[in-house]
Amino acid sequence: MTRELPTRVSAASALPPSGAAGIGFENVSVAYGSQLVLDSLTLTVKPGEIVALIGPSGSGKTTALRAVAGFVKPTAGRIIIGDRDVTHVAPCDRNIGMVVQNYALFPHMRVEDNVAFGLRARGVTAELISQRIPECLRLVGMEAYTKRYPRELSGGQQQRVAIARALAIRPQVLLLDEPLSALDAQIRRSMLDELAKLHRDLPSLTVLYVTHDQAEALTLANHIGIMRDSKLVAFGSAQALYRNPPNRFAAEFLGRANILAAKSLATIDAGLASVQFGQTLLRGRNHHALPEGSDCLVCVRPHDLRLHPGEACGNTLTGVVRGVQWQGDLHSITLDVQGQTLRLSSTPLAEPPALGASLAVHFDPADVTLVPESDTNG
Ligand SMILES: Nc1ncnc2c1ncn2[C@@H]1O[C@H](COP(=O)(O)OP(=O)(O)OP(=O)(O)O)[C@@H](O)[C@H]1O
Repeated sequence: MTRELPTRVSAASALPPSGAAGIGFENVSVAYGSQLVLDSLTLTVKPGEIVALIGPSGSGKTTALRAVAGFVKPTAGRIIIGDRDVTHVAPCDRNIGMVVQNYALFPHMRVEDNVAFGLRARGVTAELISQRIPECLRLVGMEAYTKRYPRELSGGQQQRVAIARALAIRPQVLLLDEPLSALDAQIRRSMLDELAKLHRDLPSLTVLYVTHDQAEALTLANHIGIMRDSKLVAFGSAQALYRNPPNRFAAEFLGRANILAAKSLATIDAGLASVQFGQTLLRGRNHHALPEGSDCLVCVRPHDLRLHPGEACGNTLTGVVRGVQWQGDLHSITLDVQGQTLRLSSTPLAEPPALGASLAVHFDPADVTLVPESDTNG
């Protein structure tokens, strides 16, 4: 197929979805046979927002995405796109684009025909198709590859074409299911930058992004939902969830926080409280307004632990060094503190501590979040 490139259209004006539309899950449940795999999911993705769903394998992330796409039918609840209840609408009438992990390009079609596929299926005119193909490919930096077959492209390039194909129909909603997980680490990082740029070019595109990778979620998403055992156990802005995880699971899954079990919360002031960890009194932010006297978890990130407690500190703990790993740009040190494990990340140390040595660490109360003991709060 030959065509002339249209006069250049800016990326932003080329492909805005036809009116921004959010996504709403209202008490959505999905079961396969007798197995409930999505349990009363309620979640809102605002128009133009990127929401990442993260969680362990089998927790129900893809099922949630497929419910939006219309590939699985909820056993209860409603799916809303924009102001439409699409629960019973056919997938092709939902105005969504979807990209999955393994590219799923048609191998016998050139790039241009892959991108045109959804448009042809909708009976779009040849003229409009010939305009849309380069627009979409330009958005993902692939305009020079129209004549290639998928086998003539790298994995990252194939995934860019898959994104262009999903965008060609001008969807209001883009569903991304582990789109980067088949790529190697370096390509993944550059694709992440490109996805962020794509969203800047198409700010009204609403994106639901499923991933195992918390770094992808933190980098891209406005809000993050954490799934566990078919349930949403935490939801919030990326920063808020990271700084104030609502439960142990969220704290450990997003950023691998240290968690210490403590007792007897006592209010100090200005949102601070003290708790008893063994014989040691620790202070932290009582962000979740946990009640006086309650047992709770002390959550502190590995990079917020400091060596050299001689500095004005606050909370100091002494433990026995159980592991020292040099990872290039940091040292990761594992300590046993009163039978619990504490991980510390530090800039590379000229003289790392020896295994079995006693080591004191401290952390600022402002870097500690007190988290409820219950795992399901969220
Ligand atoms: N077509 C199906 N038939 C039966 N069970 C299914 C089907 N698809 C998924 N499941 C089950 O539903 C549960 C949730 O699967 P889902 O793919 O949503 O999880 P996930 O969080 O996306 O996992 P992963 O990160 O491994 O992709 C799993 O226990 C899975 O085995």
